[in-house]
Amino acid sequence: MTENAHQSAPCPPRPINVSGNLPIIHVVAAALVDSDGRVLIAQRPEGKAMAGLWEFPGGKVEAGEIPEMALRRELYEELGIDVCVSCMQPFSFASHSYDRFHLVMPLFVIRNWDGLVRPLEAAALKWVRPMRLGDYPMPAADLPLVSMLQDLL
Ligand SMILES: Nc1nc2c([nH]c(=O)n2[C@@H]2O[C@H](COP(=O)(O)OP(=O)(O)OP(=O)(O)O)[C@@H](O)[C@H]2O)c(=O)[nH]1
Ligand SMILES: [Mg+2]
Repeated sequence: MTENAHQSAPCPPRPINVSGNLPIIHVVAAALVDSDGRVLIAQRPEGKAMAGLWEFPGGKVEAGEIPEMALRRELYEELGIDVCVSCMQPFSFASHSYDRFHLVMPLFVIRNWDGLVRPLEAAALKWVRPMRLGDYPMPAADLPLVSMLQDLL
C-alpha cells in the first residue's frame, strides 16, 4: 500500500447500472427549508409513476433549460411560488439507476421565496423536521439526499 492510500470502511451497496444501456433523465429538485428548519415534501399524485411516495418538489429539465431555470419553472407550476436563482443553493445530487432509466437529479436548498406554497400538483404537502423525514416513504434515489440533509440541518 502506498503512503497516500486511504483505508476506510467498505463502500455501502449502491445499485447502479454501469453498462450505459439506460436512458438518462435529468430532473431538478428543491429542499425548501422554512424558518423553523423544516423541509417541504410533496406526495406524488395518483396516476404518476411512484404515486403515493413523498419527494422533493421539482421535475424534469426540458431541452434548452439550465437546471436553475427548470427549477424556477417547476416550483411555480407545482407550488405557486417564485424563487430567484440566487436563492438556490446547490447542495448535492442523486445519480441512481431505476429499472427503466438512470436519474441524475441535483438538489438545491432554498430558504427564501415569494408566495405561499400550495399543492397545485401534489396529492399533499408536508413540512417535516429533518429527523422525521424517514417516516415518509420516498423514492430510492432520495435516501442518500435525506441523510445529507439531516447532517446539514
Ligand atoms: N421531483 C422529484 N422527482 C423525483 C425525486 N426522486 C425521484 O426519484 N424522482 C423521479 O424523477 C422523475 C421526474 O420527476 P417528476 O415526475 O417530478 O417530473 P415532472 O414534475 O416534470 O412531471 P411530468 O413528467 O409528469 O411533467 C420521476 O420518475 C420521479 O419519480 C424527487 O425527490 N423529486
Ligand atoms: Mg414534479
